[in-house]
Amino acid sequence: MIVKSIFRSGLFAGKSAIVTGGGSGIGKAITSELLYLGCNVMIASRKLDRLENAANELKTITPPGDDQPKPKIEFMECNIKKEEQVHSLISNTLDKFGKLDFLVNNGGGQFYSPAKDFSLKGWNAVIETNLTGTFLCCQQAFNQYMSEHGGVIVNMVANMWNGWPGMSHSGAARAGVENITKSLAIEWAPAGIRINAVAPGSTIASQSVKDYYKFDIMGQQIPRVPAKRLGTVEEVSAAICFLLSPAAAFISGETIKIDGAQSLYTTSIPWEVSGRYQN
Ligand SMILES: CCC/C=C/C(=O)SCCNC(=O)CCNC(=O)[C@H](O)C(C)(C)COP(=O)([O-])OP(=O)([O-])OC[C@H]1O[C@@H](n2cnc3c(N)ncnc32)[C@H](O)[C@@H]1OP(=O)([O-])[O-]
Ligand SMILES: NC(=O)C1=CN([C@@H]2O[C@H](COP(=O)(O)OP(=O)(O)OC[C@H]3O[C@@H](n4cnc5c(N)ncnc54)[C@H](OP(=O)(O)O)[C@@H]3O)[C@@H](O)[C@H]2O)C=CC1
Repeated sequence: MIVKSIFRSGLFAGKSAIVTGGGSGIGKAITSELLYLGCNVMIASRKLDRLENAANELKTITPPGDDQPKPKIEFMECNIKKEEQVHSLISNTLDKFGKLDFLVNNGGGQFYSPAKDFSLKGWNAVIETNLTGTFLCCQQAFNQYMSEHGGVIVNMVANMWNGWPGMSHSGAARAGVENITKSLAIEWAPAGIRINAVAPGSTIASQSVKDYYKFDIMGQQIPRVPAKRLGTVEEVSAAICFLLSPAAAFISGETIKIDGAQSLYTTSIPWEVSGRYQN
């Protein structure tokens, strides 16, 4: 993975971050950029082999310049749906790095389904992953460290602004995350914490998405993006690094859309409402 950053070398030197879902797609791009900027990073998700491969690949990344300390990358298994695993993620990160400046709640996802076909188990899996999982990570980061030391949190939502037909479970969860982002921005401001969100359009060309959905879910959307191109994982990472950085020191409770104006222009889905698509 080629690291690109428009930010000043060493910007995050000596800082420490957790990136959930940091072993693939957008999360891997964020991890790369944070390492490049000098930040120690813990990546965490359910699949240990994926995390290990990513950590081996990314551990060679160093900030440019001879005077920059080499950042560390660590990984651990954590299902963000499980409170005890999230507790361990935060405490292990504190053991490894001694601090936690940044939390990037990138881990999440969903499956396509017409609303009429959801099982309760499937509905709950998506709500627990995206809404509850994100909340648990925020809560444990606050209770174990940030309440005393401050910090910056970035949550991941999606293009659910006009509803998300075929993904209504995820739309509900992401709308909940957007609202939690506002609530916590107010509640935790006195502790020196900023919390924001990013909303990628349904158009970020991440390899894992291409693998997960069995058709060209991304390519079909190009006509629906005013810029007539997909976004890149690096473009999401750049917005997240901006929100983590001092350049965003007075921004909190905000959600930045990263969608090339797709959400202003047209639908968030690459299928027709007739429901012909089957995953
Ligand atoms: C427009 C696109 C833009 C892209 C946006 C992105 O986010 S890109 C990012 C894209 N990347 C991702 O989204 C990757 C991450 N996503 C995931 O890992 C899963 O989609 C998850 C969110 C459900 C989490 O899973 P988990 O481990 O918490 O749960 P589990 O696996 O154990 O399943 C629990 C239950 O859910 C149900 N059910 C599950 N799948 C399907 C299905 N395909 N079909 C129907 N139903 C399905 C089923 O009921 C199952 O129970 P069962 O019948 O098996 O007893
Ligand atoms: N690509 C796009 O266009 C868009 C993406 N998004 C969101 O951005 C984020 C990253 O997506 P992207 O990189 O594209 O796709 P990926 O499928 O690569 O990313 C999802 C990541 O979340 C992790 N994850 C999923 N469930 C859990 C869980 N229960 N506990 C811990 N980690 C979990 C996965 O790791 P593992 O399987 O090892 O657990 C994986 O690394 C997701 O939240 C996605 O929904 C939002 C809008 C659009």
